[in-house]
Amino acid sequence: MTTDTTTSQAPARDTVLDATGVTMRFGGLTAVSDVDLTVGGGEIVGLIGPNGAGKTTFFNCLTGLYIPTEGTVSYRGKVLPHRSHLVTQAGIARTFQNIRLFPNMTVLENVLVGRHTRTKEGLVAALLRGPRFKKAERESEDRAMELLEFTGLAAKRDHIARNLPYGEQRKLEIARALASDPGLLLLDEPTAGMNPQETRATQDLVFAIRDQGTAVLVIEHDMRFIFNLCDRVAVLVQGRKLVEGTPAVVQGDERVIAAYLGTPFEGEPGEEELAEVEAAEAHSTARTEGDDTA
Ligand SMILES: Nc1ncnc2c1ncn2[C@@H]1O[C@H](COP(=O)(O)OP(=O)(O)OP(=O)(O)O)[C@@H](O)[C@H]1O
Repeated sequence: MTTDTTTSQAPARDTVLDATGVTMRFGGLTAVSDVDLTVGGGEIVGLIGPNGAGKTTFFNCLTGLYIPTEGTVSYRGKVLPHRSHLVTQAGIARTFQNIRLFPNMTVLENVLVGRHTRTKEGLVAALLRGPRFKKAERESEDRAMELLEFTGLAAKRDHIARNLPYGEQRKLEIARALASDPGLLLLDEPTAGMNPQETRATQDLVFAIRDQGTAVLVIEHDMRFIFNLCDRVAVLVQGRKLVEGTPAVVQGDERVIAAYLGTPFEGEPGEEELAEVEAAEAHSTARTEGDDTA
């Protein structure tokens, strides 16, 4: 059983993801232990915890990369098969902690690869390149371009992926994942290695993805990002779910502070800091005015 569910919220009525009792053992090591998690339509849910807590392993159980030792994972009420391409087809897409683009393909080609689960044209049609195939190809390209516009990469459509700056490679991974038209997007450390502006842009992009109707489950170590972004946050520690709740509940939970957050999260500046800034500004204005009159 999970250690605490008192702070968790009731599952949303239109549950997109429902993971129940997910356990993953590697030999003698239990990486994930009896974890329940739901994601509702229109929700952004965060998954946080110390290094080695089992977050990525849990993602791998959700996406069919691993067959959980125990437990089930359902998407929109249907138990998912343990095959990653079937999970993608069902409606779950993901990005990886380490960027996994096709480095020598163009930006557009990378997105088109992500589109193939949604195209019905078979090998024969592709070889014959008949009108039906060409129409499907055009539609795929239109959709890929829409996604490049959406992620701000349209101007780079013909650039080779490996030549993009790091932040744009991460965006491209998201565009490629969105190409399968997922109902749920899983993001594994989307802001790792980003500067503050790139992190802010990623936050806006995730909100926009949610606003377009895709629910999001995100692993991240950047707590400011997580607490600004998420409707709900679950904390994994040593493979178990320790706490789940709103950002405010999780930030204030003594056990989370002890096991992971350490000192309380510093979000917006406090009253004292604001007063200091105002005093400094007043001081510098007074000096400037003094200079002007001198
Ligand atoms: N394929 C595997 N075989 C054996 N052990 C594994 C495997 N994958 C993960 N583990 C172990 O499972 C535990 C959980 O690892 P996992 O990568 O899921 O943690 P995490 O919370 O994602 O960590 P981080 O924040 O550092 O990415 C670790 O002890 C890890 O060494």
